[in-house]
Amino acid sequence: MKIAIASDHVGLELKKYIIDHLKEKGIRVKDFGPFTNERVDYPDYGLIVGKEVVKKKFDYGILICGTGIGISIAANKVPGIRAALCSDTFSAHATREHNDANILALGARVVARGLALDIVDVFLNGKFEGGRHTKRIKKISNIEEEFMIK
Ligand SMILES: O=C(CO)[C@H](O)[C@H](O)COP(=O)(O)O
Repeated sequence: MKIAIASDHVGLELKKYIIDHLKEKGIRVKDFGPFTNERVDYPDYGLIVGKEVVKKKFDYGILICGTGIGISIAANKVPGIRAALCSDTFSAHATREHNDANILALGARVVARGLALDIVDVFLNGKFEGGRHTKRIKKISNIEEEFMIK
């Protein structure tokens, strides 16, 4: 499994913690920055990881900002991205099973480190159920197509 990860300045420390955790589990992870705690703009990093995931260069993305909200909003602007902001393991599980989420977003100012790792593990182990959920994912793609500039 290959993971693309990025954050903003607020998410930097939690990102490093998650990277160490993933590496310990033998999961390949590429950090798309930032690499210092200088203040940055979260949309830049949501876009980078969104593009990498949609091009299928990685299986999943992980994005972290202060709340997880801004960076998930940005990533969700990339057609084909379904970024899910999760603060609990139930949602992390459900968003893989029902929404086939391809990016997990976390709020570094919201979730404690231990919980964040549990959320990451549950998300990465989750499997899309298909069935009735497939046509709903298709309906999300249809919305993207409706607003695509031709
Ligand atoms: O949570 C965030 C976006 O949703 C950002 O991390 C937050 O807005 C950054 O704020 P600041 O520049 O004041 O550190």
